[in-house]
Amino acid sequence: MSIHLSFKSYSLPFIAAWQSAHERQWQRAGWLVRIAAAGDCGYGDAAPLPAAGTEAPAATVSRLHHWQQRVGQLSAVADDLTAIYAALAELAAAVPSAAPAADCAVETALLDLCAKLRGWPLRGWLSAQAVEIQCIPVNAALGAVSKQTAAAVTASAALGFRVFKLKVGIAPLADELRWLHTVAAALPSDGQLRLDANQAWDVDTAQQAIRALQQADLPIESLEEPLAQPTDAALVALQQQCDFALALDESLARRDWWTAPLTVPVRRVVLKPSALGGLRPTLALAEAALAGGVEVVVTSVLESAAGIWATAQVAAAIIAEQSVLNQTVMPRTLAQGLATSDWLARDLGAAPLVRAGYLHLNDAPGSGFVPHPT
Ligand SMILES: O=C(O)CCC(=O)C1=CC=C[C@@H](O)[C@@H]1C(=O)O
Ligand SMILES: [Mg+2]
Repeated sequence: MSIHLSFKSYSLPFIAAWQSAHERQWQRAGWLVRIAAAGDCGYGDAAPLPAAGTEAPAATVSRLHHWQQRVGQLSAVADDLTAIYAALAELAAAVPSAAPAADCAVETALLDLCAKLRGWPLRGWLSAQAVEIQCIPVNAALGAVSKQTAAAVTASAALGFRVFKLKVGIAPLADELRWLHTVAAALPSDGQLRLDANQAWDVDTAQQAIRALQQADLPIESLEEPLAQPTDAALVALQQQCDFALALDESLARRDWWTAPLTVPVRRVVLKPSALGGLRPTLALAEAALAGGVEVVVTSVLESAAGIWATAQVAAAIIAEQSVLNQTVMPRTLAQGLATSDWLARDLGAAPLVRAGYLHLNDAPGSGFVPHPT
């Protein structure tokens, strides 16, 4: 027997341009990683998105070549399981990774394979209690606030979503505030807005935005990455002015979160396994954040179903840990940013089902991802 790692590029069109303050994209490109051993195989998604804190695609592909060679070397001198565990140990030692999207894909494929060989759902490999978690509350990912209509928001609410994520920081603030009022008027009575400025604003604009949102009493659940220069001092001051949570997302990748104790100047962190080097580093960072009373939300990087299944598995593990660790700090489970598969016009396999505002996992061994026949 031997272990074989292969990867195949994919390019999946979006149904409409995905726009943030950082970028505007019409398609999602990446590599589907497959690791075959011991009569089974595991899959991972290498989906670099530099704006979200990953490496550039050229670095992803060169890192995948590295792992292809390394897995071959390991399997030449050990039995399959020993070689798989050795590769997982090398991945763990590589954190913080210089190519987190590639490392995430290889780790995911190995964990998917290990879980399948044991007959466990992948989340059970990450946390024993997580097997119980079958449903994960998710937010609607609506896109840029400028593109919303009352009808679209009503339709999304009718699907069961209660948290609606919007991109801001793209158009002038006065226009975006006007559009936010229109969206808010179309929300169900218990609906909330999750905003993401993707580092668009200077401190003055961010303060102005927060003041206007609070004065208008809009139902803001949180605001991700308000500042172009996200210094701790500026973020602490801004969070003090806010009734709602501010969140770190893409700026997290540039923090020394692995060797130093985790200090977070805002109430929430948004974790993306592709930007953090894998599912286990994401779980470790989540545990450190939760232990410090920081809220945790896991989101996709708009990757294929191979990545969404795996990201949902680690989100379930974090939710399970959270209820054990931190019941009082985290009284309710926050909506996770995993409902992005509908942005893709086609996919590499069936994405997890999203119904009534929840993503549904199953008990199938592994991540749950099954590729479409090619
Ligand atoms: O959080 C969600 O609901 C979906 C994911 C999402 O919004 C993002 C994924 C990847 C890059 C960004 O455009 C954006 C984000 O910054 O959170
Ligand atoms: Mg974000």
